[in-house]
Amino acid sequence: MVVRRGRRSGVTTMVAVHSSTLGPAVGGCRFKVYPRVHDAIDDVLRLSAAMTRKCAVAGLDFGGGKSVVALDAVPTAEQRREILLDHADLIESLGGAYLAGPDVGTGPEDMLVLRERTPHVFCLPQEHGGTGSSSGPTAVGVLAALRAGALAVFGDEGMHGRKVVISGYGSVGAHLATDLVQQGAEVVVSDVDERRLAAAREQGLPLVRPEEVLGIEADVLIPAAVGGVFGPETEVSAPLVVGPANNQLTDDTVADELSARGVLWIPDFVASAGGVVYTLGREAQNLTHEQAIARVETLEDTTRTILDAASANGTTPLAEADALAEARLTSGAEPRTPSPREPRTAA
Ligand SMILES: NC(=O)c1ccc[n+]([C@@H]2O[C@H](COP(=O)([O-])OP(=O)(O)OC[C@H]3O[C@@H](n4cnc5c(N)ncnc54)[C@H](O)[C@@H]3O)[C@@H](O)[C@H]2O)c1
Repeated sequence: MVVRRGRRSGVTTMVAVHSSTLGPAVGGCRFKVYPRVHDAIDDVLRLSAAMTRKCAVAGLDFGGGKSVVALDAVPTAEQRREILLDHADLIESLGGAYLAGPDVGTGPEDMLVLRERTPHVFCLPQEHGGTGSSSGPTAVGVLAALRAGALAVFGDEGMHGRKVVISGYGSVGAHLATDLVQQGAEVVVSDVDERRLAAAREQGLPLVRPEEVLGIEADVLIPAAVGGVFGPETEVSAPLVVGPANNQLTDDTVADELSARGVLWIPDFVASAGGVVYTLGREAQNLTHEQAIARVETLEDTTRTILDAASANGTTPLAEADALAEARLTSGAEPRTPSPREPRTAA
């Protein structure tokens, strides 16, 4: 891990490379206000470890990394650019060991700024040769994992007539809501941002307050907002939990407690892998849109394999997903490392 104070901005930014066993480390760049730099360090370490598991389980030849811009206040537009250029210098100094994409607080336009100083960036805007926002493919992956989960819990993967609560009506949450409504689900959403609530109202979606999300009677709960949602004492009403938010559990033992209470929790690093599978498929492996989406859809089979193993072995999906990741990381297979290449114009 490298932590550096930017020479232009004076802001501390950091990169963690958790694993390069399967290939160069990939992960998003988080741009966020933290109470203390130590909180940012905790975040970058935990998130980079989650990326290792995500890439390994999804069959990607990439390792886990993450970068964080540890803000103490929201910057102006000019400061933001200087901070990003400083951060790009840090990424460049690692010589390709870490490839950055968007994460909470950053988007494809910010990747364009990073690109001014380093080629080790993905998810540029489509008009600049990248694949842009990965939230659509991430939602496709969540829906694939949801089908496997629904089959396990309800004996039927169909969502027609099922009540689904989506916590976080952001980019991924909105994609999920639209798709699930189309499938005939009764979708209820929650958010803390008034603008997002207004957008949900415009779509005719019923709203629920954030503090009610866990207790509401529903078939499925989709955490699509922030991490750390489930702790040792958290009661969850829905029998199936699957969503894109990273690091949903306060620690791994919570998976056992959820399981003991009859809640099927699909590991976040499995359910949220669609974005990275799609983006790297397109940008590093030259897949077409259709081929990359087909690869995202295979997360349904991966999830089913994990759930079947958990059921057969009397373990949790987290234990089985970890075992799958570990098997890949220790298989000794020569990683097929696709070299990062110049972005090309998306079809
Ligand atoms: N976008 C992707 O491709 C992708 C990929 C993997 C993982 N994820 C993770 O999935 C989650 C959602 O991603 P996104 O791109 O939609 O982010 P986003 O920022 O667009 O949306 C998150 C939404 O959650 C809301 N929110 C914040 N705190 C909340 C709370 N306590 N209760 C309810 N709502 C709350 C925010 O107001 C926002 O509207 C994030 O945790 C992200 O790290 C996203």
